[in-house]
Amino acid sequence: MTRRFVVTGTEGQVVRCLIERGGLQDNIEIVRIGRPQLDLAALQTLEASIVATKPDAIISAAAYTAVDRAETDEENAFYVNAKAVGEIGRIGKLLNVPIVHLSTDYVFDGQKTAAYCEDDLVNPVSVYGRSKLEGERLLAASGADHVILRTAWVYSPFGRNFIKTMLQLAETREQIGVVADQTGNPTSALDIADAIIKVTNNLIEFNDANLRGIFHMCGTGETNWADFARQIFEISAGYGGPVANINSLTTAEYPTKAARPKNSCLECSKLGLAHKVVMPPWQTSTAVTVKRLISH
Ligand SMILES: NC(=O)C1=CN([C@@H]2O[C@H](COP(=O)(O)OP(=O)(O)OC[C@H]3O[C@@H](n4cnc5c(N)ncnc54)[C@H](OP(=O)(O)O)[C@@H]3O)[C@@H](O)[C@H]2O)C=CC1
Ligand SMILES: Cc1cn([C@H]2C[C@H](O)[C@@H](COP(=O)(O)OP(=O)(O)O[C@H]3O[C@@H](C)C(=O)[C@@H](O)[C@H]3O)O2)c(=O)[nH]c1=O
Ligand SMILES: [Mg+2]
Repeated sequence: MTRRFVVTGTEGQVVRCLIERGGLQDNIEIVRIGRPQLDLAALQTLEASIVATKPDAIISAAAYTAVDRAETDEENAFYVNAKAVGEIGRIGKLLNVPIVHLSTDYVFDGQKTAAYCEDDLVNPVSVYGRSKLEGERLLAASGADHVILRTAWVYSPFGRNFIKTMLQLAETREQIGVVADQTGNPTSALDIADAIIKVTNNLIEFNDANLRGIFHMCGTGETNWADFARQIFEISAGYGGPVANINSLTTAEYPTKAARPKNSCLECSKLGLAHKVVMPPWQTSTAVTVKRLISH
């Protein structure tokens, strides 16, 4: 029997990738719902829009993701990333279906020198990070059957992301300054989509507490934003795409409204052990997305 996974949002990176990857599988159907039917900024729209789709599982992928804008738009960021997630939890419990929710590496302050584990102390340094953390807490408190997947530095052929920004800047610039003192794990939304499908099926099939709770889920391997940019242009050059030289900057030399963690690498072995999901190396998946963006 076909399982219907209902995902929040319509054009987001993870939504678009779920539509693409879900379409390759016979036994699942991905249904996306977004504004105006489902508006996370309007709590009263959530129950009717989700119930109407008759989901077998809910994938909570929509969020307020503008990290800098959130600093001066705190109320909206918390409503969308926290309050609405608690309401999705209530609806999942009401319908008795599992929820797979996405969260972020920005729940950490970045002071740790090694990769963060799921039970490491959280201490977000931005409004976005605090709002996503509150979403995690409200979902857990709802009592719904759920998984929280913390991912990071997401890119894809769709929407807005760092790879697209770099390729666009290179159309008009020879030099780009990029911070080299923030370390993390670039993650392809195509890989996220494959992983979400696996994890969601596991929740439906197995009533096992070890499959529930918080999991870290990032591309394998770590880098900093400057080296990530260099890798993007190395691949782009190979396909005759745009190229630029990357100048390494310190965070102090590239001021932004929101603070970002210095180190937000996530340790992802818990996901491998419980859900048998191992994410590809970030370089391999970066090549896939750069290639698709260039051959457009
Ligand atoms: N991007 C990243 O680098 C990272 C993302 N994450 C998390 O992963 C998840 C997916 O991120 P990603 O796919 O990159 O997101 P995008 O920024 O690509 O897209 C955001 C999505 O949220 C939807 N959305 C925003 N506001 C509302 C609203 N009020 N009502 C309904 N839908 C809304 C958008 O809807 P529409 O399509 O209709 O415009 C869109 O589908 C999010 O939870 C995010 O916090 C975690 C770590 C890193
Ligand atoms: C465009 C640009 C960015 N930067 C820096 C700013 C920042 O520190 C880093 C990345 O910039 P971005 O604006 O792409 O990234 P940012 O908005 O911080 O991305 C984050 O988004 C949210 C949703 C998450 O959950 C995080 O995991 C993370 O992916 O690169 C430069 O140094 N030079 C540049 O030209
Ligand atoms: Mg999305």
